[in-house]
Amino acid sequence: MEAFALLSRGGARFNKDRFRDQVRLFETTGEASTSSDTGIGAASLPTELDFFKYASGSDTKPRSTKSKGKLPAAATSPLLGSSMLLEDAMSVDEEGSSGDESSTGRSIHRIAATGSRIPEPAGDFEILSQRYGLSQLLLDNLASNELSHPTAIQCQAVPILLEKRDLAGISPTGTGKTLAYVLPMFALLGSPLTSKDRPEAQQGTKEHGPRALIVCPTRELAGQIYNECMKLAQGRKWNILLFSKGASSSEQKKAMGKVDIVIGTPLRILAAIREEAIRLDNVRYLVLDEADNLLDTDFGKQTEEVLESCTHPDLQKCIFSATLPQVAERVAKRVLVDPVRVVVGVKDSASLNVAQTLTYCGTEVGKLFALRQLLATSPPLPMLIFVQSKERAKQLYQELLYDNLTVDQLHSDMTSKQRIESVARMRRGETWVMVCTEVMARGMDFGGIKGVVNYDFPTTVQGYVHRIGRTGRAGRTGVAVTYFTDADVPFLRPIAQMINQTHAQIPEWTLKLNKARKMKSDEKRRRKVKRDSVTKVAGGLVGRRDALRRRHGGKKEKKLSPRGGRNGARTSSSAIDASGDDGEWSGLS
Ligand SMILES: Nc1ncnc2c1ncn2[C@@H]1O[C@H](COP(=O)(O)OP(=O)(O)OP(=O)(O)O)[C@@H](O)[C@H]1O
Repeated sequence: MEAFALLSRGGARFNKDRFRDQVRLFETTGEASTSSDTGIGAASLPTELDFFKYASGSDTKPRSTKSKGKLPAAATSPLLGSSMLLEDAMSVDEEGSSGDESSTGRSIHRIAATGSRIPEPAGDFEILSQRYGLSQLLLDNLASNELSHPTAIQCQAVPILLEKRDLAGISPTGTGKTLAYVLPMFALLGSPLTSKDRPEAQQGTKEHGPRALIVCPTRELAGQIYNECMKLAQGRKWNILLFSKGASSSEQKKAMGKVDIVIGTPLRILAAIREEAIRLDNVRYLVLDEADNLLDTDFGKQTEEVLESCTHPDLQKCIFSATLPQVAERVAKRVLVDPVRVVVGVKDSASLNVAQTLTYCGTEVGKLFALRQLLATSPPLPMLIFVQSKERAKQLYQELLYDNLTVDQLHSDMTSKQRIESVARMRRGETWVMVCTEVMARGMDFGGIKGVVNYDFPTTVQGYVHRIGRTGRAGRTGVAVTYFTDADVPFLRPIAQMINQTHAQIPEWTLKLNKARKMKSDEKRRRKVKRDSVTKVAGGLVGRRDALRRRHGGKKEKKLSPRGGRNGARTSSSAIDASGDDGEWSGLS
């Protein structure tokens, strides 16, 4: 199958001429060969799934995480990704127990797995089928959705889950974690509850309530997971319920009946439990997606209550995320029984397909200048712009409305209908710039997003990793631009260090900052930096008049000039120019 078609599946419809360079990158040169029973060999990894360029003949020897030097330039090219950093995954974990390096499949995929009796990874869906008897219908559904080879996390996580083990799966953003838990879920459920070929149905046993439950932090993500489930559900009458605020109550009433899978946010599920609209005692397969977010203080209590309601003796649990800080790891350890822990690449690291820049803007005024400059010159479109609150999202959206771009917004002050429509417009390619809050930071998969702008600096490394992970997905490349002001300095150091690791030019002094007072991670996350409102900043200095003049073809402001000094923006990398594509955006499917 054509590699490019594979990568655009479920994401962007690319204009091949416009993205000629990227197309060339994903073109396969040879047929994959599978010689071992794992189906994995250095030569066998198809280029289009070689998200980390494993198969490019790189050295696979483990490297200690303790080496703190920068990566070689070649290893951090935004187009080529890296093989170097990912070797760290094979190293020793926090507790000192070493990752299982015995498997060739694991070392080729840069997978570190810890736990007892870890099954071999499977580099091919056919091999999974031979080993675990995946149904032909599931294989056909994978093929019809152009999913021909498993990604690294899928190679390892699917066998573990099919062996009914608990699992903590950590893999970078955009590497296919959803399918890693959805595929075994369907295989383990076997057939829909309503199906007559189920042994229970033949014995006349009555079953009520969902057998599988997927919990995730936002309704947008729940909707996206629902769509992913529907891809594998084709051909059978699976009863899958989306349990979120946007879903109709008549739909949700079905949860007490013959339902196979429920997908929802902790709050909605908990509300339904309290209203006796759902019972979870029949759940045997439980997934926490974006687990660190679900297990932290925002959702932690609700998630634990949901977990307590899943009382089936055969309950199998798995948690997935691109990041799992130690606090969440500790909770996960308590929750999971004899789990296998799988790390693909380096835990808590940003996607290597994203070219990152860090720009000092001095003040909020400088920041608005910098953004307008970016939008007026070579913006990586379509893009997401992250701000720290819904108020600021509304303000910045209002400001950008006057620019020559299709702008949209998404935040929690919008109704469910508005949020659904906003996501749909983005998927259809009608939106070039979306101003959003953290609501969009986790899990959302708009395959064709070219750029992410951190307009307001994120307060945690995890927040940064997830935000910029909205681009550079499924092997594509992307650009992440991060602005900061003097007010962001307490949060700067770890994120500056992370960006510095990728060879981006960053202001030197950001690396020399003293360690800030140690804040608990939830304190960091909750702490909102006090900022002048966007409206005030724009009205005073860089307001609508300039933007309107530009929009109406006025000669003066084709390109806003940076102010310099403390109020001006100094962009510290040229990576933006490298990947900003001009021309027409042909839309997301
Ligand atoms: N085996 C595969 N082959 C090709 N594409 C795949 C495969 N598995 C998943 N994808 C695609 O990769 C993209 C990213 O997948 P997904 O959203 O599951 O990533 P993720 O790891 O969960 O990311 P995040 O950490 O941001 O939640 C999706 O468009 C998905 O359809």
